[in-house]
Amino acid sequence: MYKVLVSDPISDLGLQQLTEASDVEIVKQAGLSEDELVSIIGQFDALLVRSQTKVTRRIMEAGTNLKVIGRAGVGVDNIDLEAATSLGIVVINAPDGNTITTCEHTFAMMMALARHIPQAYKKTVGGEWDRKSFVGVELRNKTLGVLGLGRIGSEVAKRAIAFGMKVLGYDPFMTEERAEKVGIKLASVDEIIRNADFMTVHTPLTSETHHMIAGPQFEVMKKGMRIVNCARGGIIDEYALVEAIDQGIVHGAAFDVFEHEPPAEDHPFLKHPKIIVTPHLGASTVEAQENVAIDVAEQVIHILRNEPFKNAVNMPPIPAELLSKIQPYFKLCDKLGNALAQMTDGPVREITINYSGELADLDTNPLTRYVLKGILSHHLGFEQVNAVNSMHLAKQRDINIVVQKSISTQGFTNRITLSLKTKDEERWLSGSLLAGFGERIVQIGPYPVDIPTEGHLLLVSHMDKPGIIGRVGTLLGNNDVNIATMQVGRTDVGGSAIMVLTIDKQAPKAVLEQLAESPEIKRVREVRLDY
Ligand SMILES: NC(=O)C1=CN([C@@H]2O[C@H](COP(=O)(O)OP(=O)(O)OC[C@H]3O[C@@H](n4cnc5c(N)ncnc54)[C@H](O)[C@@H]3O)[C@@H](O)[C@H]2O)C=CC1
Ligand SMILES: O=C(O)C(=O)COP(=O)(O)O
Repeated sequence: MYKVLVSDPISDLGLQQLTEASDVEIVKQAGLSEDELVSIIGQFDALLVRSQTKVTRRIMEAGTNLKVIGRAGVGVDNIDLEAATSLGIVVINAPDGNTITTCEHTFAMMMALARHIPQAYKKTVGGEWDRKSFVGVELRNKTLGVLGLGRIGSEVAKRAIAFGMKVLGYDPFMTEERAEKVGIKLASVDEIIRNADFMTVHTPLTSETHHMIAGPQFEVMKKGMRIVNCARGGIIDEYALVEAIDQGIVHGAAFDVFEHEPPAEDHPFLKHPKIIVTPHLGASTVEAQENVAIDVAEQVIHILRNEPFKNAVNMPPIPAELLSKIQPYFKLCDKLGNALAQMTDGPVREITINYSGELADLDTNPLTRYVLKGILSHHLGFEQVNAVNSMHLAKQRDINIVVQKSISTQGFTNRITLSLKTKDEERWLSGSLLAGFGERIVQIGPYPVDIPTEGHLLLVSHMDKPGIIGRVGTLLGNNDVNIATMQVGRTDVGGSAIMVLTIDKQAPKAVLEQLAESPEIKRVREVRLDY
């Protein structure tokens, strides 16, 4: 049974897939402190949050069973991603479900700002009939500057154009062609702050975007600008903004987000007549909350059940088309890596992976993560390593990773060859995914073999001499170890050979030692692939 903790308010309807799953138990407990989370997180396999729960390294380290953190929304700045990656915890988000809702909130804020709606409401319900103080401006023919033209920024731009606004946009990843299609004129941040009448920000909060609008930008800003922030507190310097409003540079501002949420009682925005605020409501509609909860629930289930998933924030995305081609190889890569690690002694120094045949033209990065997972989990334990942190762990250990591609497959349609160099030795093997037969090891060192990647294997390197095979069989049989299959590979008659046996259960250590004592037997190695 998988246990899932929901620590922020998330739509019940959206979580239905999880609540109805027979292998999932959900616990809902919002408003927990860090200490409280630390004390209970150890029982859970998954944690679902919105923006309120701050998921710190301390919480993750205490989450010894934690496999996935699901963010029902876009921003993951409340989750320590580096810690999650190093601990092998998958972080997923739901980036599409609240785009329109947040875009509409941005527009509502922009219009409220243009027409002083909150201020006018306050006076009217207070008994005053003040029409003079609240003369607004039209959006039509005004210039809107949009910083960040991702999902939300682009939707805001489209609606602004429908309102008759001219849109200037800045986003390092937006091309001229795509901007032109929407009707956005690309400009620099400097051009935008010097020319826009309204400006709205839609970037994530990063070290680059932190205070991207601050003192120096206000100094050269077009006088009378109105500014909206429905993205993240901290993109605009709050104190510099108040100063710019008080100096008459900025006409007014509408903020849904704060550098610290909730803001302190004496935060200058809260009493300022020209600043309107909402309590991080951008994503708060019935529709968006259902959408994001459905997305997150679906992915969390996949991850818990070890099925493929999308939108991992701490793992590069795999396009759907590529995923369908390479996903069948995930298990093969993992098992090959693990088998090779079990065959090789000493601390790992270098891993060379050769992808050939139909794999040679594909982006094989995700496969490399599974190879590394297989190798490193032998050394670090299965609980510690997964496809999210395997690359990170390898780099942390200064393991050199060499990836090669080649066309030649020696008769196979696909072939993956791994070579593992340790401080003491170098060994290699190849595997292939055979249509109708599944994952196979097809070569161990110089010896061609054909072994399924499962169960218990016994590898016996020996001299190619009569009698040895019989001796091995007798010894195993006398010790109640049943041989399921046996293959022998040799380089040349009378030379080196390898015997690969699949056995039904683990062979006793004493039997392996006894085998190794035989002068014609050079090495005996048991490889377990039954995980
Ligand atoms: N107020 C609320 O309740 C909500 C807030 N958000 C926030 O809105 C923001 C935007 O969300 P989406 O559009 O879904 O994200 P997105 O990832 O689709 O778009 C962000 C864009 O910002 C751009 N960007 C990054 N650095 C930049 C820089 N230095 N200058 C200009 N552009 C830069 C990126 O290239 C990207 O295109 C995020 O911060 C998200 O957390 C999202 C949903 C609800
Ligand atoms: O999705 C986002 O980035 C948001 O900011 C929404 O936050 P929330 O889920 O409403 O706490």
